[in-house]
Amino acid sequence: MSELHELCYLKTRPITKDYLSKLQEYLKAGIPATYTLEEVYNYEHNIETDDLPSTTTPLHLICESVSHDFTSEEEEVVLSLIEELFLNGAGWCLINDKDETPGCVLLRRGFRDSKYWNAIVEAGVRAELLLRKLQDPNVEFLSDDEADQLQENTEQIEFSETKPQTENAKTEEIPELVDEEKEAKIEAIKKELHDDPSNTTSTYLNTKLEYKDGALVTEERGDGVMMQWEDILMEAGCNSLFSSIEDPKEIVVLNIGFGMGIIDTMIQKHTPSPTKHYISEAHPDVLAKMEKDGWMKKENVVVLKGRWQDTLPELLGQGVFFDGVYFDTYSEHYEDMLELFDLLVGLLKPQGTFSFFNGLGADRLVCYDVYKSVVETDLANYGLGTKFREIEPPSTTKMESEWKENNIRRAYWKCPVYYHPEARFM
Ligand SMILES: C[S@@+](CC[C@H](N)C(=O)[O-])C[C@H]1O[C@@H](n2cnc3c(N)ncnc32)[C@H](O)[C@@H]1O
Repeated sequence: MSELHELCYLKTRPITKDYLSKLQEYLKAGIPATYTLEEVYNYEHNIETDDLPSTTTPLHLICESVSHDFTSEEEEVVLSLIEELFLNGAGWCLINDKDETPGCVLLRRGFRDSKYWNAIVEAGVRAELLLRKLQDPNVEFLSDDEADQLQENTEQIEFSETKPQTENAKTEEIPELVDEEKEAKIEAIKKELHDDPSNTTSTYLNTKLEYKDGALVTEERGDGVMMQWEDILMEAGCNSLFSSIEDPKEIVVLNIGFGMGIIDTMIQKHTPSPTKHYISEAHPDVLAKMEKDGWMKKENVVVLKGRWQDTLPELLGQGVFFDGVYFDTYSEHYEDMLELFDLLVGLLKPQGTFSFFNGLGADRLVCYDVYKSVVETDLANYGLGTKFREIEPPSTTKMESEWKENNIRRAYWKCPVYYHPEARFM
């Protein structure tokens, strides 16, 4: 056990500012804020590896050690420890040996919505927004020459630091071998992601689908594209589409992603009914099902066949504006939704409402909270204010029985709450 970790167990009460001074001392001495218990173990047992089975960081230990009976002064000190760790590069979503992020530890210990929880969520939002900026190809940090120079220098530093001190020429090849191994691993992961219909749209659109009683799944792998349990969420989505109608005699709505047609069926049954009900759908099997079920012939329905990225821009020049837009696609990523926002501002009537299936980060509550805030920030950049209503999703037992009945490969919902979003121009 390192002294840094020892400190983070918060054993000595009261928790005073001495804790912060000690922490700053360790960090200044060069101990990383992400130093893990697993690294300590490997160090103490002479194990040399970069591959850690888990990453139990000082932040995990603090979250495991905070107590409900801390005084407000103690609470403030703990918050300053958390802040100090974040300032020094602590990760908000690293995973310990119980598959928990620091936020998950707080949740298990009954600290949801505490100041500690909020500090972690805020750090998560900052990290996600910063990461996006760093990945933005338009952000220029260095000229190519500077970058090459930097990379050369970094490689030299890395090499000289990792080079074994007493070895012969052959062992000097190890770093290269390791690099090759790493590259092969990365390539294998890239291929796996590309072949995964739930991750890559082009793969998904070429994947055979199967309609079951209560689900739409990929035929071969059993990925759940849509499930009946979501009807309660679709009902909220349908109501949002009609929540800010301009003229009840001229209601125009758009649903992106037909799936099982749950929300579209609700839209058709809604009173007042839509004058025009646009549906955007890209998958050939779903379009075939829509054809079979008569959707193409419905008087007030316009089916936009193809990816919304290709069909929606055409509407911009046609003077079509919507009272409500709902977005629920499959295999797309957050960046796709950001692309949609560019079109949305041109398609939504000034008083119109935008809503979407909010599954962003929904496999952990802390990630779900982080993404709730990230999407709110992104929509605000487009002049849209977002309100979230909490809905209790069906019980885990009901969901689990649906996953089982339909042989669904992986549960895609694990949160005790659903944040139903409604965004309108501010
Ligand atoms: C989760 S389902 C939608 C379920 C729907 N909300 C319901 O109530 O049944 C997602 C749908 O989006 C479609 N989709 C995926 N990517 C698309 C894209 N780029 N453009 C249009 N539709 C897309 C899928 O084929 C699928 O039918």
